[in-house]
Amino acid sequence: MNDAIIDPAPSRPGPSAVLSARPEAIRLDAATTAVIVVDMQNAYASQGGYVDEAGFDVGPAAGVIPKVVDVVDAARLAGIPVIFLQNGWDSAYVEAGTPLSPNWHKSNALKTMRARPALAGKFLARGGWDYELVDTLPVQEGDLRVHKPRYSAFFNSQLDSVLRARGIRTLIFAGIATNVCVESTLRDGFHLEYFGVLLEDAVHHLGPDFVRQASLYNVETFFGWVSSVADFRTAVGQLPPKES
Ligand SMILES: NC(=O)N/C=C\C(=O)O
Repeated sequence: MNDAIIDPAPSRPGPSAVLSARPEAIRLDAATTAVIVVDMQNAYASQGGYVDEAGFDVGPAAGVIPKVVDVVDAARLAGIPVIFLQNGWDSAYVEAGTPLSPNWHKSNALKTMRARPALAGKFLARGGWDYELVDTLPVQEGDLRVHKPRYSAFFNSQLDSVLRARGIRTLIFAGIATNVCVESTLRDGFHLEYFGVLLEDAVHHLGPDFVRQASLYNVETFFGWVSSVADFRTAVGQLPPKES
């Protein structure tokens, strides 16, 4: 941490606030910032969903849900757009690809369904429970939802257009998984000139703790900034409340 303040939108006309972050603080405002909630679906956060059935530890995801709720509540009050990403495919899995796609070979959802035919059609299919957002994180009027068929939300999705159409420059990340879809999307955002901030206590990783540490190191050192839910709430609390 140092005393510098990074400003992604220096010519903004309206009020702004400073978000404490590593390695530098970031100036943000409601007009140029969005909260990106990554894949808070039953697949990734509920017992009986895909990652649970595939053998990953879904337990800690329960503790992340209230943190994400705090983030989206604070963002909505300040008029910061909240964008819910949902990972998956059509119910026939056409979007998942064929054996010519690495996704077909690497997706643990697809691999688990192939290994256990009783689960065929259950994971990450639009229209199914596994694909749905957890019910404690309801989408509200004014929020946006973006479907994505790969780990990075910037591929084959509407995300970049949705952000550019609103003049968004700074992306605040929460959700699952730190080391897969969160990191992939934040990295691709970096290459598209977005400023990515990961809220380290509003994310959950898939795999051992060293992958979480590696993601935080990568973000802080190469791709963006790392902050916390409390610091985000403090910063946006200094912005004027959204006019209703
Ligand atoms: N949302 C994610 O980070 N997903 C990770 C793995 C998968 O979807 O198979």
